Amino acid sequence: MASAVADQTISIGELEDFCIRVLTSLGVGEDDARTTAKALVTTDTWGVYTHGTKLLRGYARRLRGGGLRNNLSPKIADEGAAWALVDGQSTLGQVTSTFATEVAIRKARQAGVGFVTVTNSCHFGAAGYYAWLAAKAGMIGLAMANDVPSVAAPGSRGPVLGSNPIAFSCPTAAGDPILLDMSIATVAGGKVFARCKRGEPIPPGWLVDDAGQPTQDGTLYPDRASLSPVGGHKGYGIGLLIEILAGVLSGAAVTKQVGSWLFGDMSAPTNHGAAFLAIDVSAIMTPSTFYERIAALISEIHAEPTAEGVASLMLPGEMEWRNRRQAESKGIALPADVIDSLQEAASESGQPFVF
Ligand SMILES: NC(=O)c1ccc[n+]([C@@H]2O[C@H](COP(=O)([O-])OP(=O)(O)OC[C@H]3O[C@@H](n4cnc5c(N)ncnc54)[C@H](O)[C@@H]3O)[C@@H](O)[C@H]2O)c1
Ligand SMILES: O=C(O)C[C@H](O)C(=O)O
Repeated sequence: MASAVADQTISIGELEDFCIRVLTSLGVGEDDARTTAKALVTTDTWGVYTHGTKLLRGYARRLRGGGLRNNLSPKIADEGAAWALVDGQSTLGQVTSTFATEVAIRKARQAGVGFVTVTNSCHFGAAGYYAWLAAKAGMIGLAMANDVPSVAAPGSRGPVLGSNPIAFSCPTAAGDPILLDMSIATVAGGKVFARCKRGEPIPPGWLVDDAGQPTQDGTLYPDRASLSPVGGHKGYGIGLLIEILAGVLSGAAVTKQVGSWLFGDMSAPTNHGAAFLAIDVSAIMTPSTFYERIAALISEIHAEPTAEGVASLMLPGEMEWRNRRQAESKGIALPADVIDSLQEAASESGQPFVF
């Protein structure tokens, strides 16, 4: 039986294998199952448990319902020298987004930059995974997607935009890539669900109710409360940019037309949009000069004096890479809500999950 004992861990390989077994049992091809498993498990190793393997159960239900297709592949629908439009054909968002990122990297190698916008996708998990794939290829990567509305605009009574994740990653010569991975809300909606499930209070500033007033009642979300945009009008504005690049420009569904991947009709495609940008550093600057300049920037930030109780300023991604090393050496210590979700995915698909 699953428990939340902190020192109980599962290895990266075991968790990937479980995800692959569940997905292939639902007719997903071995390669696509592996691609999805890698994205989900990598996200868990970063400690971003809301957007890792916890999502498997919901994706499996949509595969079973037919809203996610297991017999099609993403394809390039149109392209130019430095851009492409990818049609995800309602396959798993992780498969489509990995494919689209690879196209962006290929274009960037030829043209210096590669911009790929995506239609007919589904929820893609953590944006950071795709930005990091570009950084692994020595490029600066950006990834973003729209989603079903859950975030208020300043002054609204209800959700206007999705929590529209956006991430960038920048390679460094010696250390870990910089990796900022965030929603445009104060926190992702998954964190509200996780806190409610654990019976923990919702901090101030996370939610507004359906009168547009601040609330800390997590049980109201998502039906009668919305997430607050991070930084008010600024988060809202960045969310709008993402909606334009990922939704409007791709031809995908926009705001209220985007389907919920988690709730509702499991036989309906969600038609999420996404967008990926890869910038080939070497096309613009000698890589050694770029890496020296990045190293100097990081050193300068790390050398800043800190407030009392703060050992050192962090770069985005630092915590996640620390978690990753821990997961590699000791295994992943999954939280109870993730284990519960995986147990359900296991029993619903008849695949054993031993934790
Ligand atoms: N697929 C979707 O539709 C969807 C929607 C929303 C969010 N998400 C995902 O949810 C995840 C969590 O989003 P979130 O908004 O809750 O993120 P968050 O508020 O936890 O912010 C995380 C980011 O902030 C950085 N960070 C945290 N503290 C820092 C510090 N002191 N100094 C420097 N950097 C620091 C982290 O390294 C990380 O990059 C992300 O992976 C996101 O992509 C996905
Ligand atoms: O669940 C969603 O569709 C939204 C997103 O993943 C979030 O956590 O905000």
